[in-house]
Amino acid sequence: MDQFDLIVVGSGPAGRRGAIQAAKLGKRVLVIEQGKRVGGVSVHTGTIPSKTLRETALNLSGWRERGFYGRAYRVKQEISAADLRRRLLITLDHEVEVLEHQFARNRVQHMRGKASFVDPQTLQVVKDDGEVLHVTGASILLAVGTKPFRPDYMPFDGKTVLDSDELLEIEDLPRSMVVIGAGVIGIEYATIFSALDTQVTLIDPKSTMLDFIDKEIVEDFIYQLRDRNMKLLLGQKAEKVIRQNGKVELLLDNGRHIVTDMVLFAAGRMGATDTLNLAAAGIEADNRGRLSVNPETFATNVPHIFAAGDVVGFPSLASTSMEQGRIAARVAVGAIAKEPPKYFPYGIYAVPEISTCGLSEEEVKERHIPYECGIARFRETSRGHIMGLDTGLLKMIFSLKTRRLLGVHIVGEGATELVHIGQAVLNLKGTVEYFVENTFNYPTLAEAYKIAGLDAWNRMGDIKSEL
Ligand SMILES: Cc1cc2nc3c(=O)[nH]c(=O)nc-3n(C[C@H](O)[C@H](O)[C@H](O)COP(=O)(O)OP(=O)(O)OC[C@H]3O[C@@H](n4cnc5c(N)ncnc54)[C@H](O)[C@@H]3O)c2cc1C
Ligand SMILES: NC(=O)c1ccc[n+]([C@@H]2O[C@H](COP(=O)([O-])OP(=O)(O)OC[C@H]3O[C@@H](n4cnc5c(N)ncnc54)[C@H](O)[C@@H]3O)[C@@H](O)[C@H]2O)c1
Repeated sequence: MDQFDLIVVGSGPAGRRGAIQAAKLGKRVLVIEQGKRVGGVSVHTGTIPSKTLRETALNLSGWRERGFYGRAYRVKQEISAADLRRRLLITLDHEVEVLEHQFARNRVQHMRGKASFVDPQTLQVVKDDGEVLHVTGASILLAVGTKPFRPDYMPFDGKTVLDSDELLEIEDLPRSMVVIGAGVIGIEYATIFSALDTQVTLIDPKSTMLDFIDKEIVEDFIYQLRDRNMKLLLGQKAEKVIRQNGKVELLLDNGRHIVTDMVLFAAGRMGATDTLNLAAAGIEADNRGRLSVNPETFATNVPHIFAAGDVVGFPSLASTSMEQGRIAARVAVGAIAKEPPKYFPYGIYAVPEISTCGLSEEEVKERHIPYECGIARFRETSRGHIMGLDTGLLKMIFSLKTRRLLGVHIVGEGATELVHIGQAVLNLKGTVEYFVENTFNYPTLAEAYKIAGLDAWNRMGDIKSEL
């Protein structure tokens, strides 16, 4: 039986970073991946495909130029599902190639097959041809991620009623679409299809959405969606979903009736732990298949078994999963692992983008911190005019006592890139003076930081409040 210092189950962001980190420390590492190619949900059905689809949709539809040329403007008149898929396949091939090369360079072994526990140290791997192997590891990192939540009452057929994995395989673009679930996945896809001029209706049983984002930003975002004719049915539930003659009929709990070409069901994801035979290792998952870990070491209740990435729950991001995997691997092989800085950015690649780092205004109020906000609209920047932007908002929150930046929140073009300026100032404990005293490139959207900084400073004055 083959023995390893670390066995990693899953080759998504957490598994990949963990494996390479342990290999860099000179350890013998094996990655077991059940998928045809390495990369995980992130590369094959999640982050990379959805972001490639978004970029292709915005390019082909001419979305970014519509501020100048009007809503009817299109770069390509007839956009097909094949147009969207072509670019997707090229991007995915690049991602897999880079990852395989990283594994090879760092002498990380990888094996294709489905892993499950035989005992706390031993995993059985079932290969596609039925061959069964056993491997042992001094430590094991479970980076198995999640899969879409697919309740029995939803009549999935992969064509007209789909989950977010199946959406990548569609043959024709729908003229109308209902998205069930106004979480990050539902919102991203709803707005991407709306940019392709699909008539989109977004339904969620909750009466609010994106509750972890600053309210003012969400309100601005919702205004933009409604302004372009997207239907938002919040606080409403689809009670019946029936497939009929190539269409889908929905009956909502308030009696409303909708007929649509396609339904995307995006109501959350489940930890992919059901086939791991966790009982043989002495570990238990919760009712959503998630594992609990020590938040500093990522160790499970069994000290040599670690878990990282989406399988441990919030924030369930590729970016944070990578860091968790790296920390878990360091602890697993006995190296020092520093906790990551407190504030990480959250990026929602909707159309328009939202990105945020630090405390929201609601959180600042809850903590009773005296504060002041500074706001800039992209249309106030010269770069915004050049780009034809009439929307986009950057908001910063500062403490009146320490003058330190507490949170940065952005909705609009480039938000997911711009947020890193605010993140750096936050983690380096910078104050409003950073934005007032520093020179920013001109013309840039980053100039919005200067404008928002001055906006707050004008109201704060230049003294520390004693409140
Ligand atoms: C549509 C969508 C869009 C997203 N967009 C973003 C985004 O823009 N930014 C962002 O930061 N995050 C995004 N995410 C989240 C991101 O994809 C995840 O946070 C990330 O993939 C989690 O990484 P992971 O390493 O935990 O596992 P995953 O990427 O889920 O990979 C787990 C791997 O483990 C394998 N596996 C599972 N069980 C076994 C087993 N028993 N044996 C062998 N192999 C097994 C699976 O086949 C899979 O390849 C998105 C997710 C989705 C679904
Ligand atoms: N840009 C990004 O970083 C990004 C993009 C996509 C996904 N992700 C990650 O993927 C994870 C999963 O995203 P998600 O959007 O699937 O889940 P989610 O849990 O964020 O949202 C699910 C939504 O579905 C609704 N819902 C729940 N049960 C329902 C039901 N039975 N019927 C109808 N609606 C129901 C909920 O009210 C909620 O609004 C998230 O945690 C997110 O962090 C991140």
